[in-house]
Amino acid sequence: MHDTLLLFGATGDLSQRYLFPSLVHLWRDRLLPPAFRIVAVGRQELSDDDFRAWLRERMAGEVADDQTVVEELLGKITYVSVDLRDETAISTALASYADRPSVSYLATPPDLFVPCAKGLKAAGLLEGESRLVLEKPIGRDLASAREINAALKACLDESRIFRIDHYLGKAAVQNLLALRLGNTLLEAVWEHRWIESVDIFVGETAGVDGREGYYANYGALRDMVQNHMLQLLALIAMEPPSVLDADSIRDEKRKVLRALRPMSNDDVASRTVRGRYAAGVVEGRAVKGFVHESTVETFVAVETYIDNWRWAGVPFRLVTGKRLAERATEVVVSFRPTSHWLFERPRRGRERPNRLRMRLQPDETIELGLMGSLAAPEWGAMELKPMSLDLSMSGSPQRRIAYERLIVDVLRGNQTLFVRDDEVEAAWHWIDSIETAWTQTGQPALEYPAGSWGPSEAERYLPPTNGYRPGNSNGGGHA
Ligand SMILES: NC(=O)C1=CN([C@@H]2O[C@H](COP(=O)(O)OP(=O)(O)OC[C@H]3O[C@@H](n4cnc5c(N)ncnc54)[C@H](OP(=O)(O)O)[C@@H]3O)[C@@H](O)[C@H]2O)C=CC1
Ligand SMILES: O=C1O[C@H](COP(=O)(O)O)[C@@H](O)[C@H](O)[C@H]1O
Repeated sequence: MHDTLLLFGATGDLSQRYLFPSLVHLWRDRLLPPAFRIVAVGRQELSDDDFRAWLRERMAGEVADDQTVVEELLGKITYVSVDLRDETAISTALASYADRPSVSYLATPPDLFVPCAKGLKAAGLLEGESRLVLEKPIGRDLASAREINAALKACLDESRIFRIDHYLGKAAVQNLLALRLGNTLLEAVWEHRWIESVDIFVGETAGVDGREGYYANYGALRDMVQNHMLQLLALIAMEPPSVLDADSIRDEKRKVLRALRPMSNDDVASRTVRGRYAAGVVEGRAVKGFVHESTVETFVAVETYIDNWRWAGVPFRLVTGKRLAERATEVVVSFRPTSHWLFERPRRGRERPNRLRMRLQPDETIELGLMGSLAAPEWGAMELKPMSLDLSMSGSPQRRIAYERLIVDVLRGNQTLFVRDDEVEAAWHWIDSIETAWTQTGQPALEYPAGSWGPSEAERYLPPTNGYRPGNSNGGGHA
């Protein structure tokens, strides 16, 4: 296990909210090597003590119960200031850490990936067994992603490049894979003949706050759909790999991403909705709208198809938005109605198919919607009622932050939960078709009040309700 972590972007939002708290938890649980050292790299001129004091304060809420551990971890940090656009400066400032294999983690905006990798290469920090970790998104479109991937390849082998998508580190996402691949009942019906539609929903109550600069250049399609949501789609739709090793899974995910049907101007007009939140009330608190000169969306709904045998004709609906009514991530698989209906009631019963609802966060639940006759009267026609089977598991130990799992995997060199260059490019190919069509047709981002479920035009894209909206609140959506 590598014991040197160079963390670039150490003063950023991601580092302070997730990466350092993850390291505290891993150190507490003795999952890091005893000689572990952290080189925190930022732009500001700070002494080691200044940086530690700043970080201590920032992490206070997150790691309140672990003060001793926090101090131990802070003692392992050295702070280095360097401008990551300056390859020579990187090399000069960091060459002394090339004494043993290391992990360099670029928690920075993507336009710094290439200069930073070149500087690290010059410093000798990408030699031998050293590894490079990159945050999402890799680029802003297919062309920039290709440039980044090609430049990285000139610095080190793909087997030592770890592209993070933190959704893959979530225990619930791994459970999704186990559920579909480990059960005969589902394996047998996991295709177009039995499945009518698939919904993937990621709703956030958080806004863009504090990340306006980054977000205004990306928007929800590039920030969430290109990576997290397409990774979820790929895991749901891929062919079962013959073994669960990194490349076998990534080969299958790539095939799905390549089979996504590119969207034309007509397609985006009829099968996408862009939205942008205005002022409103979220979780009882009045919040401002997203005001910025850029026209990016904070909400996107897309209906798409995967052009292969397994998924022919099955709509996959992807919906994500910021400042929605509730935080919820759900995957809903709706099965086709039975082939011959024997029962009198409910008259429209066949329109309510069996559904598998996998709720990934904030809580983890699995629910199977079935029809039954439990409420049948003693005489007369048999009356069917929808019922649901709660398949939730409990008691399984879980890492609270997805990054904890991923950091350990990087230190150990396990690439299974990381994204390969060709997957990233396949995803951008499809995303570019939407971005291009939006630009050509001038499709606007429709306003929605913060605290709602997005623009009313997106109603039909919301996951089926079975009586409730994502997050268990009452509401419509296609039933
Ligand atoms: N925040 C989040 O919740 C998530 C973020 N990500 C990804 O992580 C990456 C970082 O995001 P986030 O932390 O939010 O971004 P921030 O803008 O908060 O942080 C960016 C970091 O990069 C540093 N930086 C910027 N330019 C330079 C430079 N020229 N030289 C040296 N350092 C520089 C900043 O230093 P300084 O403090 O001096 O500005 C800061 O430490 C992005 O790719 C993002 O997409 C992924 C998932 C979630
Ligand atoms: O990568 C990102 O993810 C977060 C949402 O992550 P979650 O684990 O809280 O679901 C999102 O807020 C952010 O905009 C995006 O960059």
